[in-house]
Amino acid sequence: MDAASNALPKPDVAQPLTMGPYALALQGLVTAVGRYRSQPIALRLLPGQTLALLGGNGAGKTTLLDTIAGFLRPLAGAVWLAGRDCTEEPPEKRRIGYLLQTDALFPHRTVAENLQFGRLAAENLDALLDRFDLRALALRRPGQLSGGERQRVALARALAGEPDLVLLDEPLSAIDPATRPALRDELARHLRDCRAPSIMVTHDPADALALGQLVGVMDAGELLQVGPAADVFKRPNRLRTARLLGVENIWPGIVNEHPDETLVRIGLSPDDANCFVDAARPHNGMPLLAGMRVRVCVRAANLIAAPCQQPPPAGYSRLPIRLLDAMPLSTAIQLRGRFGPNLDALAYAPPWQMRGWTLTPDERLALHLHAEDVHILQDDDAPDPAPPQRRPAR
Ligand SMILES: Nc1ncnc2c1ncn2[C@@H]1O[C@H](COP(=O)(O)OP(=O)(O)OP(=O)(O)O)[C@@H](O)[C@H]1O
Repeated sequence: MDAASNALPKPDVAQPLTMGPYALALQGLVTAVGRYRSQPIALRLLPGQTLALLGGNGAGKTTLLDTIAGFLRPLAGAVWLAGRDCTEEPPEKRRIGYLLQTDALFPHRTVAENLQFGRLAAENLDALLDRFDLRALALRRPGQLSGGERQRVALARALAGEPDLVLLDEPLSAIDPATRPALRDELARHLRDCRAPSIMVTHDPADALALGQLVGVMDAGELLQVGPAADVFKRPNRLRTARLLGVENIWPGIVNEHPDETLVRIGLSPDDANCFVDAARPHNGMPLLAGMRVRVCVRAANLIAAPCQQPPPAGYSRLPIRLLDAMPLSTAIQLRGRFGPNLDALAYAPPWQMRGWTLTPDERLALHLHAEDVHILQDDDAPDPAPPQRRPAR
């Protein structure tokens, strides 16, 4: 499913919505709080589907969750949930499990008492304690729990009693790095078992990729892109989206002609740095015309470090770089290099590959890049001083 098929055709709130198989549909929803206003938001989710919502600070993510939950009134549009228009319903009638940004547990009540608030009537407390592995903690108060345990209680409360929709606002943000992977796996398992759709707000692209079947990117009140997680990460639709998704390398380039039918060459610098992209692959519907100024998006993990003189395998481009620095990260070595007069490249190399390499500044290396891993976007940042020649690149 791509963004276009996920977005509703037209926000026409006068018409009742046919939800088809969808469990949640937002129809031209304009959210507002204080002076903030969103663009109309259209979205639909299947039962059990998780949307991970990424975006910068103040993008409007929490406001969207609060509006869906009924704590804020929308300025326009509708929220359809489990086959009904619930736009005018108060929060308590909506059957939504909401894990707030702060866990919002009652500090003077035990875990068991905290879980007994809300929709638990539909579910046995014992079963819930077992399902979330909370039996040993049932009589403790929130102040006697670790951050990870508190978050598990808050999650149990949000998922209790079979809600029609689950909203999670940064469920892993307060969790320390050691506990985080286990809690993320646990969250993934609970969301997989849940029949309701869910929307999870996160700032972490890794969490979004791990937990969302769909990923949405919000910025300044606008839902810029929604689609299957792998597609959104591989093919962001705009420069703003690419930046919010943390694409490490965004280079200016110019489309060149190329004699090959299958590849298009993109010039990256006035000298000799080029990369190739698939001619057949659509780049957001944009034809790659010779002379066109574009932005070239490349993930650091897709750049492969190689000895300077080693020829690249078929289908790969070669970028000769001068190493600026090398920094060990937890799972990779980060290489920062320069090619052309002033273009920087960031690459993540597996530590085993770098064993025995000289990684001192000014070392000459090459970065190999497969055409499949190059994504081209329109250069919408700066006015284009050179009008493109309307001649297709072959
Ligand atoms: N109670 C409020 N009164 C007035 N303005 C508010 C209020 N809550 C949020 N805003 C404003 O609304 C806009 C959207 O805020 P929101 O909290 O939805 O963003 P967000 O994407 O969740 O951000 P973050 O990632 O920082 O939590 C921001 O400009 C914020 O300053």
